[in-house]
Parts: sequence; structure tokens; C-alpha cells
Amino acid sequence: MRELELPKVDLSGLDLTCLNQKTWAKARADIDDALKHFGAFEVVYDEVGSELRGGLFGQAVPDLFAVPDIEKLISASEVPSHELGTKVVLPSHKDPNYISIISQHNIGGLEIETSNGEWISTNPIKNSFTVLIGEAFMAWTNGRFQAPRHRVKMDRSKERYSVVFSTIPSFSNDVINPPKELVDEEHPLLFKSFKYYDYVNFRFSDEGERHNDALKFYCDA
Ligand SMILES: O=C(O)CCC(=O)C(=O)O
Ligand SMILES: [Fe+2]
Repeated sequence: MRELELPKVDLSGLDLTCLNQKTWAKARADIDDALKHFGAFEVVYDEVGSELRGGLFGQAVPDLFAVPDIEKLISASEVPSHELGTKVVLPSHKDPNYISIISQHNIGGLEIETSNGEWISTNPIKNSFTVLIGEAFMAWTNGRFQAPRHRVKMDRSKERYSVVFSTIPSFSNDVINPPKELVDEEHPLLFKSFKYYDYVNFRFSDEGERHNDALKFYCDA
């Protein structure tokens, strides 16, 4: 059986000052298709060069983990030898935010769940990032795009770094409401408008953690 793969969208060389070019129209259509089907895609972007990545993973991230308090956290999670082997180290979840752009270094392990419950392994290459949408963006699109569940599975004896760039609403203007163009008879409103940070507080509360679909419970229309 062929292994499932996330769709790849190549944005290398696209001119950011000229968004009405044909190449952008194709990129937008590819992204729209990927987000409708998977809520995620692999973006190839050569402009983030190996030097920048090298600086991030070769220096900035290890330096961060060398800070004493962070080191304590790492050693607290050192793995007993009987638990070695490939395991889920970050349980399946949806991100609450708009968009996560994830860069994995050397050791992959991020997996995305499809709508029929299959898991897709990501295969990050040197010039790619995994992009996935969160619950706030799903609500803003009135469910046109689904926020995918994802998890990290890896051999726990290895050292893995990943960096997540996350887009979130501003503190002063955090009400999530779909634009009126995305709500009509065929697409009735799915989520009542909600304040993002109130939802995040609920999501990570004991009660919120008990719900498999916290967003639906919190603001189902
Ligand atoms: O480490 C990764 O690849 C993913 C991390 C993640 O899903 C998260 O921080 O929400
Ligand atoms: Fe996540």
C-alpha cells in the first residue's frame, strides 16, 4: 500500500510584491485544496536558507535548552530504558490557534490524522515546513477547513528539536467570527462567536481537557 503523504506546495521564488500573478493563483488553489482535505500541507520555501536553519537549530535552540530551568525539565523527562522504542511522545491534539508552521530538525515524528482516522507521517526536507491550521481558523472559515489532530511519535532515546511558529489573535481584538461571505443557507453558522483567550483558558482547564471536541462544546451554534 502506498504511504499517504501531505500535499506539497512550493512557494519558492514567488514574488511577495505581486500577489496577482498566475503562480500565486496556483499556489492559493493548491493551499485551498490541501486545507479542505487535510487542514495541513508541507510548504517548500527555499528562501529560508540552510544558514538560518543552521543558526536556529545549531545554536539558538540548543542555547535555549542550556538554560538551567529548562534543563531541569528535560532531565525530569528522561526516559527509563524499558520504555525505549518508537512511542507517542506528544499525544494527539488540535492546536487552538490560527496557523502553526512547524520546523523539525533531523528527527521527524510529527504525524497528521486524516478525516478517516489514518495517520500521515511528515517527511520534512531541508527547505520545507509543515503548516497546519488550528481551531480558531477552522471557526473563522465556518468549518470550510478542519483543524487536524496531530501527534509526535519517535524513538525516545533520540534527541529531537522542533520549532513551532504560531499565529494567534491579538489580546485586544480576539473575537472569532467568520466573515459574512462564509455563512449562508448551504453553510449555516457552525460556531457562535467567541473570545479566543477565554476559549484557550477553558480548553486547558480540567473541564476543557475532558472534552474530545472542546470547541464544539464551548460554542456550538
Ligand atoms: O513538535 C512538533 O512537531 C509538533 C508540536 C505540536 O504539535 C505543538 O506544539 O502543538
Ligand atoms: Fe500541536
